[in-house]
Amino acid sequence: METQRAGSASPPLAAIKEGFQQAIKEATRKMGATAPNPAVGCALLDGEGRLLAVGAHPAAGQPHAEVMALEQARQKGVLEQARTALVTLEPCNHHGRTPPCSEKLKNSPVQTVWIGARDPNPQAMGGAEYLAEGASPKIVRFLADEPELRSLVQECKALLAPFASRVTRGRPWLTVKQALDGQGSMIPPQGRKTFTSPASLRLAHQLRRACDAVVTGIGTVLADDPSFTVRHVSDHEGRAPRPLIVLDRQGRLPAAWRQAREADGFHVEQCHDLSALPALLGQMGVNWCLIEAGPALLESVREAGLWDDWLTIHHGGKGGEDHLSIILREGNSENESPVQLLRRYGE
Ligand SMILES: NC(=O)C1=CN([C@@H]2O[C@H](COP(=O)(O)OP(=O)(O)OC[C@H]3O[C@@H](n4cnc5c(N)ncnc54)[C@H](OP(=O)(O)O)[C@@H]3O)[C@@H](O)[C@H]2O)C=CC1
Ligand SMILES: Nc1c(N[C@@H]2O[C@H](COP(=O)(O)O)[C@@H](O)[C@H]2O)[nH]c(=O)[nH]c1=O
Ligand SMILES: [Zn+2]
Repeated sequence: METQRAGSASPPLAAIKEGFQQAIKEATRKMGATAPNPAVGCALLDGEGRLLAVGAHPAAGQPHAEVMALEQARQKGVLEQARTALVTLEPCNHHGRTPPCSEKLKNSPVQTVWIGARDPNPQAMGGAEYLAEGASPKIVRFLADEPELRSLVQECKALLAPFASRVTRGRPWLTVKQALDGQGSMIPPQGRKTFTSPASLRLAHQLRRACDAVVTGIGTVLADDPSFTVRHVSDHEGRAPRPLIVLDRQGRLPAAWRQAREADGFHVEQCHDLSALPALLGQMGVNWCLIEAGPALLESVREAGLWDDWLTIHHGGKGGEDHLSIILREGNSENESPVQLLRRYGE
């Protein structure tokens, strides 16, 4: 679709890369606040490639990333200088909760739109074609067509993976987080609930914040009286109650635990059937789900293949630092996990 017009010099690739990184970072920090919508970022550059504005979609029903960035540029008085828009996701092309971003970009001074990933949502796709065709066409470029920017394609895909999973498979992206001590055991020392380093606990809480739901097992609830709160990082302000699902086949969930979690802002649900869980979460609009459970449920999850990436935190390594490994269930090693994005860009 690339249509390079005479006289429309493109900013250097280094500026495109830097702008995209800013957009991906902003969007990564909104993960966990946007469901059922995806986390999306947008950066605007001037003709020389200078960064003018960076926006991210804050929450469903609120403006999309493109509108956030255009509005930010307008408020700074630099909108007329905008020539290039870098969007992590193809601009939407439909009237959903908000008007189409493809139209907003068409009516802006932007000449070139770079797209990180195609929209997997059939209702919203087609923004690229709309921008490139018809009246006042824009130059539309895809990151994937630029070999030097391949790593950014992986980041945009990882950013989109939770939403893409729900839209295309009807179930969320499922991330398992498992902590192991030096002996390979998951069981904390007597009187403790966790044993990993402060940095690992921070990552665990970044994950809770970025996910739209948490799943655990009744064994963990009875053993630990866990809180599952986001305490080591600040949580998204004003977000709706986060679903907290407990796999519990015999109805052993203590009423007091449920009440305490609901008082903490969770929406607690019991689930009897692990195989029904993914669709249930999909129907709840959950894009990304964190599984924090003990060895029994994790064994069931592994057997059923109900996971997309698996974060293992090995505690007690050399130098006192934890060692982390992230495995993707499907896809090749070039692909990125959303967990890696959080490690790189999370706050
Ligand atoms: N290191 C770490 O990362 C973590 C460690 N832990 C530790 O793990 C320990 C608890 O482990 P564990 O007892 O294994 O607890 P789990 O959290 O794994 O819960 C186990 C329960 O999950 C339910 N379950 C398992 N498989 C299925 C299935 N296929 N369908 C429906 N329900 C299912 C069963 O409920 P039912 O009995 O009703 O059949 C089972 O008793 C604690 O000491 C805790 O501290 C916990 C979380 C993380
Ligand atoms: N042991 C262990 C984890 N375990 C998980 O954290 C839960 C406790 O959460 P909270 O009540 O919020 O402190 C616990 O019940 C289990 O689900 N997590 C980790 O990051 N590292 C650890 O070493
Ligand atoms: Zn949009």
